[in-house]
Formats: sequence, C-alpha cells, structure tokens
Amino acid sequence: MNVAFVAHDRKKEELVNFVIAYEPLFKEHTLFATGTTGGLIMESTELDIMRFKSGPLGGDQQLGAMVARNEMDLLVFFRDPLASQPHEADIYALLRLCDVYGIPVATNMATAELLIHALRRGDFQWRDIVHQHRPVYMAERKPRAADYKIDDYDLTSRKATGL
Ligand SMILES: O=C(CO)COP(=O)(O)O
Repeated sequence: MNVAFVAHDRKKEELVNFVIAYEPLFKEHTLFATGTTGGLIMESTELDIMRFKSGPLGGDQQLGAMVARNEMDLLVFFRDPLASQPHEADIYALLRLCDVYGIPVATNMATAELLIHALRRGDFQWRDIVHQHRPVYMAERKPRAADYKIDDYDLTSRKATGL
C-alpha cells in the first residue's frame, strides 16, 4: 500500500515515535511524506521515504495530487489543532480530497493505531481493487514512487540522496 506521513511541527516527535514503533510493518509498504516530516523519520529509522516539498511550500498539494489520482491508500497526518498554519488552505484541500476519494486518514495517534492494526490485518485489501487498473508489471511487485509518475515533483529519498 502507499502510505503518507505528515506532521506539524509540535506533532513531529509524536509521529516519529509512532513510525519507529511500527517500523517493521511500514517496511512492507511504499512510503511518502512531506519534506521535513519525511527527513526526520528517515533520520530515526531505516525506512526509505519518498519526500515531497515541505508542507508550507506545496507538499500537502503534491500529496493531494496523488490522492486525486486515487494512488494514496492511507494518510497519517498528525495535525496541530492548537496552532494556525500559513498554508491552512492546502491542509483543508488535502483532507477534503481524502474524503472525496474515501481514503482512510488518521489525524491523531489513537486513530493511527487503529488504522495500522487494520493495515496489518489486511483490511486495506479493498484498495487493491482500486489499484487493479495499474499495468500488470506493477501489480506483480511492490510499486515504486516512479511508477506513479511523480518524479517531476522533485521527490527525494534515502536512495535518491545516497544517505
Ligand atoms: O506543514 C506540513 C503539513 O501541512 C508538514 O510539512 P513538513 O513535513 O515539511 O514540516
């Protein structure tokens, strides 16, 4: 599955700890994140994450573009409900698109825990039906970020940067 991580500044530590706790599970999936969030997760884990731009610079919108193509299966977005953000409109647009496409979203740790257990149990298999339109060569293996034609979004990952 394609899983995206996003966290606002005061929620980043919480998200990093959450990802550390479930690192073996997340290793099985294709991971995306906004810039700073993804960088912090990669510093603390062995996970390879395809990073979009930082949220205030358009990262939420880039993630939204994947959602609009129905390519994102799960969004874990630890929002800060006590701080206003300069890119509030982008955040609203991303969450709205998740509702348009029926994408599971966790905006806090409690919901994230529930969705992660569902992911482990295989409850996300219905998303495979959505992915069925993918070319056969992609259905045979774990998808790569490049499969989603998002290489023009200047994505970076541990592999891309050689870290
Ligand atoms: O602002 C964000 C989401 O709205 C997060 O962006 P960063 O991960 O780059 O901090």
